[in-house]
Amino acid sequence: MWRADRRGTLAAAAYQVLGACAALGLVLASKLALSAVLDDDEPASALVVPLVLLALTTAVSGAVGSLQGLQQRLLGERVSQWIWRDLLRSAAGVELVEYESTAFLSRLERVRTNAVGRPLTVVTSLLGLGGSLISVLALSGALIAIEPLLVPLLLLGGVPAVLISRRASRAEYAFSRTTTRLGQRRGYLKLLVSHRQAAAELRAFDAAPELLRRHAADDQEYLGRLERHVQSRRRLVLAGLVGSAATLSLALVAIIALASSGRMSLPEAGAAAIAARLLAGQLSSAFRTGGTLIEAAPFLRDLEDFARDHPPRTESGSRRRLQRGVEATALRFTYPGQQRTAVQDVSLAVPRGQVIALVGENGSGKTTLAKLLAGLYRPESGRVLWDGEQLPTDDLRASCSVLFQDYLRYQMTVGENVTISDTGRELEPGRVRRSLEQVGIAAAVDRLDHGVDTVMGIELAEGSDLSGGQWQRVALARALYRDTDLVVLDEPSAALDPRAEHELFRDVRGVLGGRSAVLISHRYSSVRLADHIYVLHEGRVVESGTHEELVEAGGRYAELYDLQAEAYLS
Ligand SMILES: Nc1ncnc2c1ncn2[C@@H]1O[C@H](COP(=O)(O)OP(=O)(O)OP(=O)(O)O)[C@@H](O)[C@H]1O
Repeated sequence: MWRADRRGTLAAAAYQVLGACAALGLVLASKLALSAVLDDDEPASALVVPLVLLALTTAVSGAVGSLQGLQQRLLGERVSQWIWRDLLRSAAGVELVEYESTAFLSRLERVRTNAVGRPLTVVTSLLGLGGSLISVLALSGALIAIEPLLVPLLLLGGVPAVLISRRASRAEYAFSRTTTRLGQRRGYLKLLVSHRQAAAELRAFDAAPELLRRHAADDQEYLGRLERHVQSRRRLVLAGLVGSAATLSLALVAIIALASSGRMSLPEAGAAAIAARLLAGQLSSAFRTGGTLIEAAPFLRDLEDFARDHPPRTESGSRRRLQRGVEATALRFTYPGQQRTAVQDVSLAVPRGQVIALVGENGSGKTTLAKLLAGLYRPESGRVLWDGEQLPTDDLRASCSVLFQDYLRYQMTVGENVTISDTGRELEPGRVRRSLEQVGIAAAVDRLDHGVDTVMGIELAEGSDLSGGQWQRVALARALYRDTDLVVLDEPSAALDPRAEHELFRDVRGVLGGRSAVLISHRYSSVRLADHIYVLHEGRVVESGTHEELVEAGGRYAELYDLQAEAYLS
């Protein structure tokens, strides 16, 4: 809190002190008022000062409460922004492979969910605790002046509350951990049923009722677990309530006994009763907020651990030019938590300026291999050599450009959709234009209301939207805009019409401008243009050569090629 907003924290602390002074003023004013009422010798006018003081302290208490609320909101927002900034930096720096692990995704979800609400809770509790402690000190002082014995009595009453809070905290954390998966599934289903991208398919298949049924079942399960959890927490709250009521009753009985034995005057007894009541209230609020803080501690530790385990990336890799080529030797990779190896013992070469193609049936390991070549995954064993040198993964990543099969559609302008691939370099409008022309989308972009400055997508602004094929061309332009010597194109023409595909591949080397490329495609008409083709099967390279060589060999490639060619000829 202090690190997020010093001035705000000080202002909030000042309100707490003011609140405590108001509580103390209330006790003093009550004592003065009672003395004036009970003393027959005092004229009625003697009541004026205590009553004004009483009204003033009551009004100040109320105003301070409202102002505190506003200050807490502001401070909560600052703390929340501070936490989110760190969390997002950490998440952005995490290695891609972590995002393939269920354990990591669950952890991220838990941390993200808690980052939404906990900061405000913690700020409110911390301030509440601070305020309560100051009030406890002030009221204890007032009560000590009247009858010192009452203070330890009230304080002792709080011990069970602390123990109860610790148990509650453990129960809360355990509940959160055991329901994370369920929460993820509910969140996913909510998004699926209400997301624009899913809307068409869900309607076409009339799948929404089934998804709603699953969501309702998950809701039901969550509610059941929550009810059991609340039930056990309710018992703890009741135990705390009984403890504090018993302590306050004891204190009040003691005050009555002291007043009847004459050890305390009536005004003192009245003031002590008010002070005891206020002190008990402040103590119970201190224990409650303290409990909330104890409860929040494991979640905050989770956030802290996440940030520690995933420090933000401070440096990005440095881009290398390619002189001779890239070579992979004996690459092997298994996805986290999987038994089957996705890529094994793969060796290949991408000489400078050449296009090599990866082909194979679905699931044969092409995309995984491409991610290894681009430095997005680290191989379990084997090496990727850049001009014969094993680069740090960050450098390898910085030196490659990738068009993914499931590329992103950024809700930004067309220009930004292209330049996002190379934000580290100075923006060159000429280069943006060239990339759009290379993929044959420049004319369509010119026809948009604001040309390259038209916002794409309609979710964040009144923008325009593109067709699937047009989006793919923009994504391809993005991959080409990045000024690297190696480009990986994973299914670059899957959504292109035949003319667009033909134009792209007719002069693919011209489009690449002398860069090396790894092309993944199921379209053999495009693949045959590659300088060298690697055929993958169950994660291994089973054949390689030029198109002619592979057709000649009559193996797996020839079989797949013939199947596709036949479909066109028959
Ligand atoms: N995130 C993942 N977690 C676990 N296994 C995965 C993951 N992604 C892919 N796999 C597995 O790794 C193997 C290779 O997948 P990969 O995506 O590389 O195949 P591909 O050849 O690109 O397939 P396609 O032609 O369908 O795109 C498959 O058996 C697949 O089930």
